[in-house]
Amino acid sequence: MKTRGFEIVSKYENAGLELPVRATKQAAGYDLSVAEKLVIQPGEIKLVSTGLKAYMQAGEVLYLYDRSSNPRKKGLILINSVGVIDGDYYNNPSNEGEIFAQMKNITESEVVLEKGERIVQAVFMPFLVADGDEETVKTTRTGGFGSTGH
Ligand SMILES: O=c1ccn([C@H]2C[C@H](O)[C@@H](COP(=O)(O)OP(=O)(O)OP(=O)(O)O)O2)c(=O)[nH]1
Ligand SMILES: [Mg+2]
Repeated sequence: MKTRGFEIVSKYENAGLELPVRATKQAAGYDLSVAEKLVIQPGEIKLVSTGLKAYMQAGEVLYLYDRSSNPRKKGLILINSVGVIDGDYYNNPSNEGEIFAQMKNITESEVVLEKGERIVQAVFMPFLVADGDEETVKTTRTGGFGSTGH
């Protein structure tokens, strides 16, 4: 039975990517890696492809957290602080639900990210809803990064 997990998006199906794993027995996060080499210029913000999508149960969410080593070792920060990957982002018609890490180069030099380098950690969590939530009208997710409006 499939409960929650990661899959490789079709765009990268023949790219030899590996599914994420937890580095240690008690690690909360699955380390996500860079799907293809890219360069981030000083001060620039780029969406880093992970080549992955995540499926999960209703009432669950996947959070992307920065790696604590990124600012000092790579000169990069996860600029949106925490990435919220909604369950209904999976297989959306616009980008199949590919997870991106939105990274900013905080140095004065180019930062090179090699394919396979770990970039962010992803933690599955349950979430709660407020009273009256089932009465509100909700749209179907068709993409990410502003797809639901402004
Ligand atoms: O770091 C992130 C944050 C979000 N997403 C994807 C998954 C998420 O389900 C979707 C929407 O994210 P969010 O709701 O945070 O962005 P928004 O600006 O509100 O866009 P939308 O209008 O599409 O909800 O974008 C990522 O891939 N990486
Ligand atoms: Mg949103």
